[in-house]
Amino acid sequence: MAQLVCQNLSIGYDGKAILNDLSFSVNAGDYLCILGENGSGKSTLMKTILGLQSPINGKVMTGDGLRPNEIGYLPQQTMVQKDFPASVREVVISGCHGRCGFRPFYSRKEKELADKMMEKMGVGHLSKCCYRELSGGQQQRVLLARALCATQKILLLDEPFAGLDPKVTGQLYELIDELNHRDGITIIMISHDINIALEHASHILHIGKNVFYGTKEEYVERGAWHMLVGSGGGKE
Ligand SMILES: Nc1ncnc2c1ncn2[C@@H]1O[C@H](COP(=O)(O)OP(=O)(O)OP(=O)(O)O)[C@@H](O)[C@H]1O
Repeated sequence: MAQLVCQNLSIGYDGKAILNDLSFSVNAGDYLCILGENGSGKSTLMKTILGLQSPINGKVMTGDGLRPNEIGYLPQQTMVQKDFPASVREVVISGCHGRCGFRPFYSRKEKELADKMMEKMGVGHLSKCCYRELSGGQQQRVLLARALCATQKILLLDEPFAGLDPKVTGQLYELIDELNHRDGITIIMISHDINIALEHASHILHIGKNVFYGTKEEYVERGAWHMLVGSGGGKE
């Protein structure tokens, strides 16, 4: 049974579709990379999956024990986030917010969870530091710890490591691989980099004028060709 199903989705703004009739499903433990040119609708698809935006048509469903509020999200970094005036611990524990309901404070269990996730992401020693004084790579580790406070099941990452140096980027991709392989956390990641996608993903969704969805192996075999000519491959 799939954790996430997108069925005949049409997405866009003000009733005008950017993508039409998109169907794919994600199983627990999958690592899906979403590829596509600038403006093809990758971020819009993520927002729709997260329920931040309604589809024009079709639906997004969760299954296999996943509830819609158990999807962790790591957004593209904006200047506002980079300058966020809070301590690392405050940023991480805010990931528990979805669990609090109307309770205006965090429980001991939530504080312990935040500490555990900071350790896991290698930023435990920075917990009292101000978030905005960290390096870009450290900030992304903090945001990963925050997302892991929200969920241990599935993470959505929107070009999470853009603009970081190659060494730091490599370490962060290793961390994501570990979460996927060791902890079985499902990963859905937007990427611009086809090589990164082919190195790490189990499945590829390539959106644009044509759409390809399939395993990485299927993509290598016929996906790129399908994107070029629009026939002979892909499960649309
Ligand atoms: N809030 C909005 N209102 C109207 N149109 C929007 C809005 N946000 C994005 N768009 C348009 O929707 C299209 C898809 O944008 P989206 O950000 O989903 O693309 P993307 O594939 O994530 O691009 P990039 O790779 O540049 O991040 C673009 O043409 C964009 O201008």
